[in-house]
Amino acid sequence: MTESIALYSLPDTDHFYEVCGPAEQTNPENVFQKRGVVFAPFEISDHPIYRIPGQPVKTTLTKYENFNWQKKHRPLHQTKQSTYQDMFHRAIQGIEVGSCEKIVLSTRSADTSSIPSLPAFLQQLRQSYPSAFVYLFYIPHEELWIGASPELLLDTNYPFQRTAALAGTRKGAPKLGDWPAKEREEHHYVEQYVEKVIEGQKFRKEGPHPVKAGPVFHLKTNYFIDIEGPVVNPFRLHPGPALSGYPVQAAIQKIHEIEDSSRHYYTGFLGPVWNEGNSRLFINLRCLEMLRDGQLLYAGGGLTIDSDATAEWTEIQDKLGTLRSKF
Ligand SMILES: C=C(O[C@H]1C=CC=C(C(=O)O)[C@@H]1O)C(=O)O
Repeated sequence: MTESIALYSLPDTDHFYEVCGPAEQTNPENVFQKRGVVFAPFEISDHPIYRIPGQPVKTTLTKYENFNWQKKHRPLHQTKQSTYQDMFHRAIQGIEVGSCEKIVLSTRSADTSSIPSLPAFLQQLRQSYPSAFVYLFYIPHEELWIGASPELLLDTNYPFQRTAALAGTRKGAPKLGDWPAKEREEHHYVEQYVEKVIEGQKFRKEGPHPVKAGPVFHLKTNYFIDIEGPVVNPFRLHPGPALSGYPVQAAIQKIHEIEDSSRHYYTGFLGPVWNEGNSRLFINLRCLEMLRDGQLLYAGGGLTIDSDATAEWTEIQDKLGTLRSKF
């Protein structure tokens, strides 16, 4: 079989859906045009937006037990702690001179251990992270990504749309009072951004409140938007300050200058479009890319003037543990 495959399981469910067939490329205006599973990069100028068209059907993962996944060859380039420290200082300098108020810096971590069974790995992620969107996206010889995303980008279910501001990370912080000003500020940039995008629409806001995402907690605010005019396009929200920084365009420019390699589909988004009248798109976080020589795990975090390099590195290692601990 040389077809592309998307396998996914929605938050708070226990079953997987699949869509198989030839993947096609699409553009931001046409994301909602056709049923299927969409897979978009962090930056559309660098990588295509893919869609595997079709009606998702419930599936059992066991049929993929002996599947021969065709992986791409690319060097497993990883970010050393010393490189991160250098990147961190360049980002803080950018904040000090006023280029940005917040920059999200990300790293790659290489792992050469074998994951003997991808279906078992997906099942393990499903059981361990009940509120995550768990997925595998595969284009033979091109892309093979797996993740357990805690972050909704946009849920479109006529006559409502739902989005969320998710940012700020702490271990063991289940109450709002556990969150210091730095994290609250980091999260507030994302709220401001979302509220600007949906300005003029009727919406209800709920939060912020802490939510658990594997080994860490995040601050989350939910937005419920009435669809009275045209639906909000996901590219108006993406890539927001939780993934880039603030202001968004200046932060993306800094990421280009500072990060040690491309993000590819990490901090992009993906999900089913028009399955049973509903489109649910999630940010591609807590994910890994499988390559011929091993896997690259991606994670990052938001920096503001008050950030500390060692604490940020530790936070990234905690996030990387979400997937690594389940191999
Ligand atoms: C960029 C990532 O997380 C984002 C989402 C939640 C919390 C974040 C933070 O605390 O920095 C990030 O904005 C990542 O996990 O790789």
